[in-house]
Amino acid sequence: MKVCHQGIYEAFETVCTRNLSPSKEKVWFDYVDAYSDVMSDGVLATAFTISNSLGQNGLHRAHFLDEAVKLFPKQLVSFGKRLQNITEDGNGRLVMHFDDGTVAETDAIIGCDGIKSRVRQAIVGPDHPSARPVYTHKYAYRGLIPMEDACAAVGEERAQNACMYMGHDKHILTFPVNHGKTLNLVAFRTTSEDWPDAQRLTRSGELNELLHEFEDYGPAVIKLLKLLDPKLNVWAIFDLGYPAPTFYKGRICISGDAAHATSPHHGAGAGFCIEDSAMLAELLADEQVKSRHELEAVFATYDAERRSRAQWLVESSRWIGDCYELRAEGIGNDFTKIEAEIKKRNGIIADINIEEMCARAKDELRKRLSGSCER
Ligand SMILES: Cc1cc2nc3c(=O)[nH]c(=O)nc-3n(C[C@H](O)[C@H](O)[C@H](O)COP(=O)(O)OP(=O)(O)OC[C@H]3O[C@@H](n4cnc5c(N)ncnc54)[C@H](O)[C@@H]3O)c2cc1C
Repeated sequence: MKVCHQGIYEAFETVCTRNLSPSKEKVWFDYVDAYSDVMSDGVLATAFTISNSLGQNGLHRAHFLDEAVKLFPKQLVSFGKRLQNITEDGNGRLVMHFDDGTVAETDAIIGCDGIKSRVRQAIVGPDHPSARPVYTHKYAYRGLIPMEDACAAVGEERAQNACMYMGHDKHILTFPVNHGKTLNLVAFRTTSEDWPDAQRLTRSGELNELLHEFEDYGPAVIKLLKLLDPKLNVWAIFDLGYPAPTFYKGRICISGDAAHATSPHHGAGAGFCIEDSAMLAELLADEQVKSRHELEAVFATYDAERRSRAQWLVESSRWIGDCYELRAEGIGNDFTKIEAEIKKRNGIIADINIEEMCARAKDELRKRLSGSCER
C-alpha cells in the first residue's frame, strides 16, 4: 500500500480492525478442531496457531473505499459508469463505450473490474474459457453477531480474535470487525452440486439450513451459530480456475480480480490486487515511460512479472481451502500436515519484498524498451 501511495496505507489504518487481545497481535488465525469442542478455562482448545509479522487485519471494503476515494482529484474521476466495450479510433486512441451511452477516449486501459471483468473478455475474447469465472464447489453463509453475545457463546479469547473451526467438508472462520464491536462469521461448505445461476453469485439462505449442515460441530460453535439472523446471505465461491493466457493486449490490461480472482481461503485476493497496483504504479512512473508508445511495454512487463505468482494463488487457495476441510489428498485430518501446508504457502504470500519486485520489473521494462527483451 505504501508503494502505491502513503494515503492508501493511511486509509487502511483508519478503518482496519485487528485481534483484540494484545497476546494475539501477531496471530493470523487460531485453528480449532470443530469436533473436539473442549472448553478449558472457558477457551476452546487450539489445534495450532498461524502467526505472521502483521497478525490479522480486517476491514469493510466500503469503509476503505470511502477513505481511499478522498485521495482522488475530483476532476479526474467519474463514478457510476459501466463499461460495455472498447474500440480503437483511427488515431490509435482507445474508446471506452459505457452503458449510459457515453464514451471516453484514452491512451491505455487498466481493467480492475472484478471477477466478471468486461476488460478481460475484451482481451481474451468472449468465448475463451477464462472469460468466465468457475464455481469452486464451495459456498459460504455470512453473518454478523454482537461481540458480547459471541463472547458468551465461545469465550472471549475465541470471539475477540481470528479463529478457524475446521470440519469435514466445511469450515467456519470468525474475526472481529467494526473495531471489535461485532464478530464476522463465514461458514463454508463443499458441495458436489452445481451453482444454479453463474450470473448471480449470491442467494438468500436460512439459518435452519446452516444449522442442519453444521449439526455435527461441537456445542459452543452451535451456540454461536444460533446467534445469527434467521435470514442469511449465501455466497457462491467462484474463481478464475481457468487461467487467463495473458493479462494484457496492446495498451489494455487487467489487474486485481479481473486478472486473477481467487477463492478467499488464503485471505490474500485483495492483497495481490494491491501488489498489482504497486507494480503498475511504479512502472508507469518510470522516467523512460514518456508517451503512449511505451505503454505496451509497461503492460507486457507487468504481465511477465505478475502472472505466474497471481495464478499460483488461485490454485493454492483451492488447495488450502480443502486442507481446512480435512479433505486435501495426502493431508486429510492430520493437523501437523495442515499446519505445515499453511505455513509453507503463507510464506510464499507474505515473505516478498515488494520494492525488490518492482525494481526487478523496472529493469525488465528498460530491457524491453531498449529492444533487448522480446515478449
Ligand atoms: C467471501 C470472500 C472473502 C474474501 N476475503 C478476503 C480476505 O480476507 N483478504 C483478501 O485479501 N481478499 C479477500 N477476498 C478477495 C477480495 O475481496 C478481492 O480480491 C478484491 O475485492 C478484488 O478487488 P478488485 O478491485 O479487483 O475487484 P472488485 O472488488 O470486485 O471491484 C470491481 C469493481 O469494478 C466494478 N465493475 C464491474 N464491472 C464493471 C464495468 N463493466 N464497468 C465499470 N465498472 C465495473 C464493480 O462495480 C466494482 O466496483 C475475499 C473475497 C470473497 C468473495
